[in-house]
Amino acid sequence: MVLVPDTPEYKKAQKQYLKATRNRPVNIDQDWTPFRAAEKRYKARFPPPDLSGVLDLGVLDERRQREIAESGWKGRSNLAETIKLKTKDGLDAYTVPKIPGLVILPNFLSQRKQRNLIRWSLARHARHPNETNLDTHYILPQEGLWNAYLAACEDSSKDFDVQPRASASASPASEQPGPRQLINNVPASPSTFSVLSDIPKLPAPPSTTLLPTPVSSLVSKLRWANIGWYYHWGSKQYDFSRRKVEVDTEIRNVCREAVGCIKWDDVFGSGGGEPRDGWGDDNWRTWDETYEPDAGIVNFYQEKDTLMAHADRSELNSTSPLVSISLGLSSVFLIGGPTRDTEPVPILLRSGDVVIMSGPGCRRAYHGIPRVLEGSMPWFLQKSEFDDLDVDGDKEKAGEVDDWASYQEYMRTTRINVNVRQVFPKGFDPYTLSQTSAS
Ligand SMILES: O=C(O)CCC(=O)C(=O)O
Ligand SMILES: [Fe+2]
Repeated sequence: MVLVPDTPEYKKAQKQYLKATRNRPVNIDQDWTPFRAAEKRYKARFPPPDLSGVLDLGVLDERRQREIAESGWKGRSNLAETIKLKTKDGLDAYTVPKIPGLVILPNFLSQRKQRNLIRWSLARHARHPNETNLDTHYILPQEGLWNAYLAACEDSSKDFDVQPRASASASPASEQPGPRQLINNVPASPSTFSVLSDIPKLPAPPSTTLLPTPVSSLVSKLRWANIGWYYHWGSKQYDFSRRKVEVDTEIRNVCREAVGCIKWDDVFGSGGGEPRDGWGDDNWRTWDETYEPDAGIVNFYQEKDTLMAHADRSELNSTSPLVSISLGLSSVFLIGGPTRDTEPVPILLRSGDVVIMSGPGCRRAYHGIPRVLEGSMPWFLQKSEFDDLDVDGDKEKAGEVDDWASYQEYMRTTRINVNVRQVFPKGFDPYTLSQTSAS
């Protein structure tokens, strides 16, 4: 919830702020890039950030008035930098001319679909064989951490300690001595593919200082779960020596639906000419046949988590749509240009919004999440809003209501982002390619 002046919460935040900034140099911000300055602005806890410069397309939608009023966070829709389009099904989509290839689909997912995708992210996806941030350090339960947690919620005697991978007495032999190496992330492309594939991708060493931890405490430490091709965080490259996990049809279908409903000529076309610089052979005109998601990540943000400015450039295909789905708490999303020197556009993303990043002007633009907006879980993720439904005879509704209390409690402080990419052109098999080029 937004801090209200003269309340004890406000005064506490003010005190903390004054303490934290007491010794700050006066010109601390003079060397910040425009992207860094924007991150600082929206990240600030005190005073709460002013969202009047944040593009908020949700406010244009009558159906969202309740969730917006209840959350207290609101930007502006009339920042003159958007163009409204219609999708093939007549839904509203928006582009931002400053960032060609960026498409925003506010409220693209129904409330039911959002709940299903939250379930999918936690119960079906964040588990073996998909890697999560916790797998490096813990031996996670076979049924998946979240499913073990649901069992523990129902019967607290089922909560158990998850064992760390390395025991506290193990010698940290695999850890490299000395300072952490800076990773130079070479942008992937067909011409750098072989070199990047050959870089050794050692597994990250498990921490040797962790203690056995109950399932119920570990759930809030979940930060990401891999989709499709395995991403190697140490080298910031995909590890093609590991067979990819097929992208689940549930998420593949949502992404294909989002990309398939856009009239791409309205986004990129300019009088039927040929695509200009930056486009590969594969351009928007063929996406109906060539778009095929094969990698990605599900991000789990807790209220104070941020995602620093970065460009996603590990995919060989630098123009194919990246589909980004927001669920749970709202957030401020910043997206700029090819370096941090471009002033980013701040966009308020709410549960159910979908963003597509595509084309040479957007797919590799710097972006990040400086702020998750606390207290913004929409009403329709509350069990009380749908457990008075007549569930008799409707198995789907009954299933939805059953254990939702645990989802609701988790989502009250969580934003989930499902971020799906296309590494290779459709049908391309890196194994066949390396065999062909080696012979
Ligand atoms: O959380 C988001 O909306 C963006 C996530 C993102 O940029 C990423 O996973 O690369
Ligand atoms: Fe990203």
